[in-house]
Amino acid sequence: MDNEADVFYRELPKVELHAHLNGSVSCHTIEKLISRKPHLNIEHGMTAIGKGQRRTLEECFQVFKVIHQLVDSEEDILMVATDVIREFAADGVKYLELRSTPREEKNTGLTKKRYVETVIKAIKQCKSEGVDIEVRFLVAIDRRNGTEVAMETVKLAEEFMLSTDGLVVGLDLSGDPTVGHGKDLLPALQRAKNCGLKLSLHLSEVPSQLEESDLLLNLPPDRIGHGTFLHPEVGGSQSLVDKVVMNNIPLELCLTSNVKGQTVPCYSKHHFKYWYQKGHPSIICTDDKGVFSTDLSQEYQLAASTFGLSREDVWKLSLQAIDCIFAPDTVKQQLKLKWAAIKPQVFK
Ligand SMILES: CC(C)=CCNc1ncnc2c1ncn2[C@@H]1O[C@H](COP(=O)(O)O)[C@@H](O)[C@H]1O
Ligand SMILES: [Zn+2]
Repeated sequence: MDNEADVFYRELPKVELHAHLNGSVSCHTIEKLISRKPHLNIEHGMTAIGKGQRRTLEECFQVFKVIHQLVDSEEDILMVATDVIREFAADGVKYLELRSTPREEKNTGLTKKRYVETVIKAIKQCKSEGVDIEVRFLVAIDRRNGTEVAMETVKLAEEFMLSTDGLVVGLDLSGDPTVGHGKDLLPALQRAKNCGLKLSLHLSEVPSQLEESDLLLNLPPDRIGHGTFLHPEVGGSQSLVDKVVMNNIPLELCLTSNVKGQTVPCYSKHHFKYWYQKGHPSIICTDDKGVFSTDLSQEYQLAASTFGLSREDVWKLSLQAIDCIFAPDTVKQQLKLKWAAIKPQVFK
């Protein structure tokens, strides 16, 4: 049975700004995918990292390859995206920015364009069904694929930004941080920025990326994913921190993801503490709720128990995330009204 604390975190209205579509697929949806493709011989243990388990970064990235085998058609993407949106809504998320890397699949005839169209279709379908959540989409660049693919992806994102009535709001840079260099992606990212796409970049997710982070911070991005190794205590530098602070760039922080992926040794050493204590915009996110077997309520609860946050602090944290969304001010205002209406129920 849920205890009173669990109920508080689930009923707390929340904003999710860092969620990779294929990393967010729940056990329930994975079961459905496995039964559609029994010949692949994929077992559930291959797609998620359970409680108390840890994996190397490399092993985590293998998990995405397995999920991609299961999700390779228009039909799969539609099911996965609608399920993920409904699950976030059921967890009390009122505004979600979903991100995903457009993929081409020769076997099923899936194209990158069709991929994005299908995610958009899922967003519209949930809206028309009255699911209580606002959803926007960030088109993702996988850094492993290099300069040309990055530029193509930006063009695709640009087209969709113009044709979807504001559903595509930005661009994500992700993928295995140990592969490739940000400098090769700068022209594409610069173009994206110039055409009005917002930028959320995975930055300093692993150590020794000082030069790359410095380069990418000059853009500057609109939000940072992880930023685990930016500050001097973990091998980053004061000048990187100064750039983040000066430009007031919010950080998307994913506690379970970083501990299970072993870039952070334990919850109490998570860099949430460093940035939160500074009063810098810090947003609690899930990253890959399916792969890391978590949800946003749990992540808020974990942050609160680890860092001694009061319920009022937690409320402020979720409210402050509204200012960091990529949708326009009108959406921010509507969300703030919603928060105000829900507050008495949460603090009953
Ligand atoms: C390995 C680990 C600790 C993961 C968490 N940190 C991550 N860092 C960088 N890129 C990621 C991460 N999690 C998901 N992604 C990206 O999201 C993709 C899966 O979602 P999608 O297919 O884009 O819909 C992955 O292939 C990868 O490109
Ligand atoms: Zn991520």
